[in-house]
Amino acid sequence: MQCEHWDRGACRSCRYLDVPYGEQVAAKSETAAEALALVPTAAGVHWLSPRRSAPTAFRTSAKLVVGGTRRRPTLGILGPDRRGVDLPGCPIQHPAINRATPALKRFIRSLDLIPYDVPTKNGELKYILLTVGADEIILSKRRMLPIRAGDLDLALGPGSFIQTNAAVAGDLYRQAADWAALPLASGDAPQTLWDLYCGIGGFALHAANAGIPRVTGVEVSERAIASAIRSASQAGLSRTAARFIAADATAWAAQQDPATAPDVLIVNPPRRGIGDALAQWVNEHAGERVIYSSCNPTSLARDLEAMPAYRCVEARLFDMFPHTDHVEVAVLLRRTPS
Ligand SMILES: C[S@@+](CC[C@H](N)C(=O)[O-])C[C@H]1O[C@@H](n2cnc3c(N)ncnc32)[C@H](O)[C@@H]1O
Repeated sequence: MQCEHWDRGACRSCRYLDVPYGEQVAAKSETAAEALALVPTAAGVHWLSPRRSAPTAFRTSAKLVVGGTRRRPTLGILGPDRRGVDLPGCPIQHPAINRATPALKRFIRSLDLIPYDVPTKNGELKYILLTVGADEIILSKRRMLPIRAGDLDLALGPGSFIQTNAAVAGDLYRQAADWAALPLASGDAPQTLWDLYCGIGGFALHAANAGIPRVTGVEVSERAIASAIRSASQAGLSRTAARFIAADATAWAAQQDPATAPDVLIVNPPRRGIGDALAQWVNEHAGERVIYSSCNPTSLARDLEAMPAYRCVEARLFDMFPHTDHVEVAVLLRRTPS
């Protein structure tokens, strides 16, 4: 990939830009496999072929640092001197983001906003969060932006987590829905699914779309839950077919009657993983199948070790962020018959 900002030494965010993309994917696959190799219940796991990303224009969501001056604002990253670096035409960003930045600079100028200066801790505007929607809407008054994720349009409100690479995230949701919808050992179709750390509901809504009759999403951000409820209603799902609850995932699970544990559990926690308490709850009470999507192979391996009742059957790398160390892995776990 050719990048003028890299060539002039202004940006080093894509630290593996000089490494051919195939080699990057191979290195990430090795990192993920090494982490799982340490877990006895993951021995012999079958790795599906990695979901590669487009090496350019993949970034559909970006947090741009605002720097520069009132008359000449910059939009990009923070440089080594902790001042803003302008990155017009950044090749990993979706073209819609690059098209929007000149208009945003004009907007900052027209409002006479002072870009935040980190070294002196002065200024009014620090970041701009940009997400590419299904339609291109710049500075709309609308409270929800429709975004395409996999097979569905999801509503995105302010302050909610969104995967940075919509194309790869869409395939992650599809993969999880395919795993979720597989027949149970009894031959019956799964009837219930929980999506813990559901964000705006991408996993749960894809599972509902794949035919699971009752899905429940749990997420700590009330604003993300409002988005998920809106998307479920737009998809024509009743509150019984898809319910979304704002709560801490561990506390919520602990309050549930273990007899109501779902056929399929999906977890997609932040980098720290699900932690010992939830892993222990899952190990004791969750149903036949667990799908764990992780952005940190180290915490994934630690959590799997804490769930010895489950065997890791299949795994797949999803390359959300080319040219970086970022590794997203999804694994399918099956309860070992006791
Ligand atoms: C990696 S994101 C995944 C979001 C979603 N599954 C998706 O694909 O967009 C992790 C999510 O966990 C949420 N979260 C963080 N701590 C939580 C907690 N203690 N309980 C429930 N959700 C939490 C965050 O707000 C965030 O939306």
